[in-house]
Parts: sequence; structure tokens; C-alpha cells
Amino acid sequence: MKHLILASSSPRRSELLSLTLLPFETYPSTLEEKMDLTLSPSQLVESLAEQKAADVFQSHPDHVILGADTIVSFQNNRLGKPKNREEAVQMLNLLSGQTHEVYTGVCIMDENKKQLFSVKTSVTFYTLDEETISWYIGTNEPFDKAGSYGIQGSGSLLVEKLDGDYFNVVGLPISKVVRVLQEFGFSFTGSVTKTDK
Ligand SMILES: Cc1cn([C@H]2C[C@H](O)[C@@H](COP(=O)(O)OP(=O)(O)OP(=O)(O)O)O2)c(=O)[nH]c1=O
Repeated sequence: MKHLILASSSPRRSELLSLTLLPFETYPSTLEEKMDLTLSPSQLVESLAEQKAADVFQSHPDHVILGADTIVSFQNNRLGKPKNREEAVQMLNLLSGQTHEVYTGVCIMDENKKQLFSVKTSVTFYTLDEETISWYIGTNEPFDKAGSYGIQGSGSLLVEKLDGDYFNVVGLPISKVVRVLQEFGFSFTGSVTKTDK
């Protein structure tokens, strides 16, 4: 059985992949992410996920590599991580009272094959006044997250409703991921011994 590598520095992705109970190592890619605005949101996240996986595959060609990328898409805007407080304020104002889409692209590859897919989740925000936005930025949550919020943290207070896979918003659509990992020989159902009560 080949070893699995998560090509990511995201603690959330690591936690979500741990839910499978599969052993894996983590090697973040050093790729500098560029937003190619000629691509659709799903093409963009798939392309970035593929670049991250391919980057780590170069130094670990005998492993199965999983790369992922998450962006927030609202109308013609593609929102990654904010560079500073001003950008975070802008993004949260843009998303206030609106429904946006979160796309996560995933690339799983080894020396024989490559699987590329993306998952979309729609998220609706309550209307956010200035005070709420300032309070939320003060939590420091926005700065390492696409769209300037974390649904798994205090960002949950901004969200009115969601349509789709919650874990996709957090950075990895784990139930779809394990099904694709099965095509690479990993069995998540075989990784635990069940005892009947
Ligand atoms: C919208 C949203 C994003 N995010 C996170 C998931 C991703 O970690 C991050 C988007 O940045 P990414 O560039 O997808 O990932 P990353 O830089 O954190 O990690 P790596 O490239 O090494 O894999 O935003 C949340 O944690 N919660 C949310 O609600």
C-alpha cells in the first residue's frame, strides 16, 4: 500500500483527513497561488489543487498526493485570503446579506493516475453592520481564510443558511474525498475494527 501525503499547511484539512483514520503525512506545497480570472471558479480551484499536488509529487513520486484549494465566489469576484484588515472589511461588506458560493478543488494523484474534482456549497450571510464586521475582524479569524471568514469558528455567527457540504466550506469535502481515495487503494471502512454491542 502506498503512503498518503496531504500537500497542505491547513490545520483544518489535516483535521478533516484524520476523520478517515487513514495514516498520512503532511508536506505543504511551496507554490505561490495566482488567481487566473479567465477560469471559472471550479476550474480555478481544480487548477490550484493540481498545482499544489504536482509540486509535492515531484519530491515524493512514490506516494499518493492530495492537494486542495478553497475560494469564495460572489458574482464576478473570486475571494481568497485577505492581505490585510482593509481587504477583510471589503470582503465581509461584499458578502453581507448575500448568498455566495464556496468552491473547494481537490487533486489526488500518484504515478499512474490523477483525479481532479471540485465541490460547491452555497452560503447565505445575515446582513452585517459595521459593528459586527469590526467585532469579527477583532477575533483575528479572517486572516488565513478564503472570503475572510471561518464557518467553523465565530464566523458561524454570520451565517444564516447553507446549501451543500459543510466540510467543503472548511476546506475539504471529506466524504467525497474518501470515495475517490478508494480508487487509489485506500479503504476507510477497513481502517477500524467494529465491535458489536
Ligand atoms: C470559507 C472558509 C475558508 N476556510 C479556509 C480553508 C483553507 O484553509 C483557506 C483557503 O486557503 P487555501 O489557499 O485553499 O488553503 P491554505 O493556504 O490554508 O492551505 P494549503 O494551500 O497549504 O492547502 O480558507 C475555512 O477554514 N473556513 C471557512 O469557512
